[in-house]
Amino acid sequence: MRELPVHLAAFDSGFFRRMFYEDTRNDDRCHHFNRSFQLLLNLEMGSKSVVDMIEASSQVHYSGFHMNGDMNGVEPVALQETTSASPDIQRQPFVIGVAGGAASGKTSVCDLIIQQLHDQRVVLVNQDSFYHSLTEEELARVHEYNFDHPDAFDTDLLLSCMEKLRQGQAVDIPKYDFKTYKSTVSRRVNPSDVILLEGILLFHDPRVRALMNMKIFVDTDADVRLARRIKRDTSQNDREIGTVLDQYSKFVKPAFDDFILPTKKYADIIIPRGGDNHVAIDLIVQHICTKLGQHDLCKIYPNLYVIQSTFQIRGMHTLIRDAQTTKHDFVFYSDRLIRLVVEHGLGHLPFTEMQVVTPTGSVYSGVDFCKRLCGVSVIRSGESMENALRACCKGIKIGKILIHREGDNGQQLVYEKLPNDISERHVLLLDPILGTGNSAVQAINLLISKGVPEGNIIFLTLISAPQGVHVVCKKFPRLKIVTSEIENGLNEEFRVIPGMGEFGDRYFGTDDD
Ligand SMILES: Nc1ncnc2c1ncn2[C@@H]1O[C@H](COP(=O)(O)OP(=O)(O)O)[C@@H](O)[C@H]1O
Ligand SMILES: Nc1ccn([C@@H]2O[C@H](COP(=O)(O)O)[C@@H](O)[C@H]2O)c(=O)n1
Ligand SMILES: [Mg+2]
Repeated sequence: MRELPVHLAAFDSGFFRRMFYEDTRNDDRCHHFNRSFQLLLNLEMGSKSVVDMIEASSQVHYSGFHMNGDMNGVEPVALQETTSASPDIQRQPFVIGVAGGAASGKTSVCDLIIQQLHDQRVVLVNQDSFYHSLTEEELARVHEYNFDHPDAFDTDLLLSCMEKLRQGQAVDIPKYDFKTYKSTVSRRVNPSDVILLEGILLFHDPRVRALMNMKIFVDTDADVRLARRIKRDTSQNDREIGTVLDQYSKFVKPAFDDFILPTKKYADIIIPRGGDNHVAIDLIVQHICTKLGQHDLCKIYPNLYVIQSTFQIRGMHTLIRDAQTTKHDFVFYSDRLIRLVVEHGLGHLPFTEMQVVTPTGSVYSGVDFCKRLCGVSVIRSGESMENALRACCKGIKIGKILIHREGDNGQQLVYEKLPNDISERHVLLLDPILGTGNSAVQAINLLISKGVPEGNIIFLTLISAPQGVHVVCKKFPRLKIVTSEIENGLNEEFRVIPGMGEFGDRYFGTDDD
């Protein structure tokens, strides 16, 4: 069994609460939602609709910087964005494939996931809907038809329906009738944030597998599957028990062994006992919520860039968040993560095209880095990011800002030392934690008051609370935030949750007794 994703932190699903209604027909369940859903924000945002927020942020959407005059007449162009905030990626729904033997409990598992994802727009698509309708000739010899073979499904139709849903279009999906062996009508399925795709042979075709962000295999004992099948086919589908058993031994069992079981290896998560396995379902739901939390913020704010997560990055986060991690390891892994954030941040700077001659005498068409740069660290934690910036940008000037926390909400600027020509530079603002956003707003306001154009500021941070993201992105839509993870939220003391404690104390070793 492949390993479960390690980061399964809980997400405060109440944060984005959507009004919806549910439409349940036959075995296909479609969860539609009222488009005029509300986004309830607490803390400093007050109560704002998502429409307000999208309007505020959509006025400015830069894919790169466009400066005139300070690059020797050469118009800078944007670097390719490499983070999860690229618009195409943002709009894509989170697709979960659920495969497993017939009557293993796939639909039941999907139902439980849908119930728990009550705040999200979710749609369930069954592979059963894409069964080919039988011809009259096939109907006459139905007992010789193999419904468990990959050819029994219209996979091209499934792929085209999924493609439309992924592009945000509504689609008509056939309704298959197990009694007549035909699809006559269809049902309209609206685009949504999560698509659950369920069926016995979903992992068989590599094109279908490629659609999935997460693959789950429901692993239920063969006897249990057979018992449930007999019960289901005799009661719901009006079949004789002898026919059910014949079909099982002739087609269902061999197809399970030949086509379904071999696809178990593609699963990210294998659930024993199906819907009875509440622990596995809780973990899956938490993971989806974490993913959706990040997707949602990136959808609302095009100026937020969350680094694409990998197991390396999650592993580093796991270490620096662990309260038991030694200072030495905390510094080592924080430094690695900081370096990644800094490199991503630099990727958002403008560049000029440049050609060089290689030792082979050939011409290489490349780019020249932006040179009018400076860093500004927010004392004290931000200073931990200076080394990474210096390592990437030789001789870079670094200014400092000290903001004193007064009570929970008040933040006072008490010290600043910035380069005199800062208004002519692109500024990389350094602070590893974005919490309420109050310090960040103070720091950014100072930079703007010194003449730095908002669009020339890139705020680099290791972790960001959604509340801080809302505050900063809404107030400064031209600024870019680059972060490595979005947190669940803030606690009553305005500390980031799950967070990593006092970053400055852990990094500089001042948390010792
Ligand atoms: N954990 C369970 N305990 C008892 N019955 C179950 C359980 N899970 C599913 N079933 C029943 O078994 C049958 C098949 O389950 P279903 O979820 O439809 O499986 P699948 O979608 O894999 O064919 C259904 O009648 C369902 O009610
Ligand atoms: N007309 C049909 C079509 C399919 N089957 C059987 O259904 C099983 C797949 O459905 P699940 O919900 O259990 O995944 C599969 O084993 C087919 O044999 C059928 O009996 N009649
Ligand atoms: Mg099913």
